[in-house]
Amino acid sequence: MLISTEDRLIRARAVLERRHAIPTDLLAPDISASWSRCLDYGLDPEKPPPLTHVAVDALRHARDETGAMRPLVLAEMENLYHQIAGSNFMIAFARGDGLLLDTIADSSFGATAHATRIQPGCLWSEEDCGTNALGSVAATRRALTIHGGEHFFNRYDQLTCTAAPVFAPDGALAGVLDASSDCRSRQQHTRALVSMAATQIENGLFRDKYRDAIVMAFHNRAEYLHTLSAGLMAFDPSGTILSVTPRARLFLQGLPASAGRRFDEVFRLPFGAFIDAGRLTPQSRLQDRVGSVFLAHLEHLSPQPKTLSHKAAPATKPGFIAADPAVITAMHQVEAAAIRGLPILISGETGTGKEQLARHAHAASGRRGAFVPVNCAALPETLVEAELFGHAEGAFTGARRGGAAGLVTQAHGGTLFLDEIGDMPVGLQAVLLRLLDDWTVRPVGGHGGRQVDVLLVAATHVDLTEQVAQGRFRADLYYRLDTIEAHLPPLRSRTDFAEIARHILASLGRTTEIEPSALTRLARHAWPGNIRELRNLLTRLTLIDPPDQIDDALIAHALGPSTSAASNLRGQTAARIAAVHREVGGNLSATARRLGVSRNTIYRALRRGDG
Ligand SMILES: Nc1ncnc2c1ncn2[C@@H]1O[C@H](COP(=O)(O)OP(=O)(O)OP(=O)(O)O)[C@@H](O)[C@H]1O
Repeated sequence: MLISTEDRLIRARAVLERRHAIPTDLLAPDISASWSRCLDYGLDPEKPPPLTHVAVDALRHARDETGAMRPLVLAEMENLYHQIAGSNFMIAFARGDGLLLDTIADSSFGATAHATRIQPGCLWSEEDCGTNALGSVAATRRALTIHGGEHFFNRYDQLTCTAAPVFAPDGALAGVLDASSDCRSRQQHTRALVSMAATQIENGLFRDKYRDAIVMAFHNRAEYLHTLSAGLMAFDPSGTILSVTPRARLFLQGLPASAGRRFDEVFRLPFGAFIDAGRLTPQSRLQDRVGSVFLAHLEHLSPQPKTLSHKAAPATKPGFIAADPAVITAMHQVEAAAIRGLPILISGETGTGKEQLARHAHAASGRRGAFVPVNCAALPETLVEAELFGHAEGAFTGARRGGAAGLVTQAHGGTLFLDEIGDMPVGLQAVLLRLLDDWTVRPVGGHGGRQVDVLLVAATHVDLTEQVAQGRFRADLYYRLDTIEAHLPPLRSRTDFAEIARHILASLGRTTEIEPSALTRLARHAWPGNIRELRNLLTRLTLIDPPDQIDDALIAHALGPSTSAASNLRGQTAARIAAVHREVGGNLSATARRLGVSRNTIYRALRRGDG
């Protein structure tokens, strides 16, 4: 008698749970292999161990380690999320060892019990969670779908998960991409989409790794040349193969298409002739040594201008000095995220250039809309919602006639820069979270909503993970904002101090030189106010009667005990801040200018009640 797949699974589970045995005849081979691995790990199907969760710091570190891959992955996760329309599903990406790095869930899935288990920081290896798509794909290195009762532990029996491996150009497992839902329908469709997204990430990693090489895309059919089905190969200028994607290997089966071999061992054409043809036409015909014909497209012929991660090319973008390796990394992360429209979080002490970097992100994104800075520490709590989302006429006492568009709407098509995000009251964090979910602006007291397209950049001088640990910042908001976290190091630990000092002098329109000994003394200073403090000092030194040369004695004098702006401020009594604040009629910016510190420092001091 034929029994249905469901009945088979019920019987198989009964055998597993009662006898801890694997009824291979009742299960698909991948599932029985996985169940038996789980028994080997010592897992008991009826006693799922508690879920393991790494600390927030460890998660952050793991995310940082993925480097340039993260923006690629996040962009593909977003695409998948929109492609798999419907509700009650989530997209997840885990490292090869099962550590979940990122998730995007729709709100109905977010409300299920599973959502609390499928969170960034959880470990989803087979050893930890039994048979599951993320863990089992990592173990088998093949795309898999795991339905309900096929999960080793039956607490996941409501879930259907489809995952695909993502390989680095060197063939190592770079991670696993997963789509989980509580419905079985349309899994074929989902599987194709997840696999395509994984290939897209792999191709991105390949192009990124070989951006300085000659990269060729090829396919048997012209119409597939610019699609995911094309094979990619990278060559050095002499025609030696550097790397080949799995797709390319498939096309060239039986030929020596591997690293170290030469172009003309695989194709019937000298490399030079192929390059010349590639210069003339966007597509050229190529025949391999067994006679198959391909169409090929050269993606970049000559090495790309070296990117700034190469030490040989210290980076100076107008207005933004970055020759320090950590700053260059931050700049690259931000550029990659901005181009793809992903949220960015910039952390760093006061005055390290967070806003400057946010403006750089805006420029790199190519967005034509405005850059709208919002200081979350400065917004009055009661009005934040109206300031951000606008309000209808008469929405509250003091509401402007005719209503007003909020800051988020002003940033439509551009960038919204939320400075001092760590100071945003917890109640408002929920409002921001909602915005991040659907990007719909609903004016206070008004009707309906308007969809906006905004690049979100948030900045913080406090450690948000600590704020999360202390319950002052919502963990879910942190994870949404922390898609890309770029950290700006303090000035005292930057290796490009001299460049910054010279840049500031030049930007002040001074021809003043700095003596090497003076620079050394400056570089040794602690700079608690970072670049802003350095700028203020150099401005003071050159404002009236600029010297031709700044020498050591001048710096020694200027840096004399407690003359630096920030240490000055610390040394000053609270009364001094309050007095200046009063003198300038309660104007925070003017107070900050007068004292030579950031407005945030003043906000904080006044809010603490120092003033
Ligand atoms: N990489 C850089 N190159 C040159 N100048 C810089 C750089 N970064 C920052 N600056 C200058 O330093 C000053 C402080 O920068 P910015 O306002 O961006 O810092 P911030 O970290 O946002 O400060 P805060 O935390 O107080 O808001 C500005 O005058 C800016 O022009």
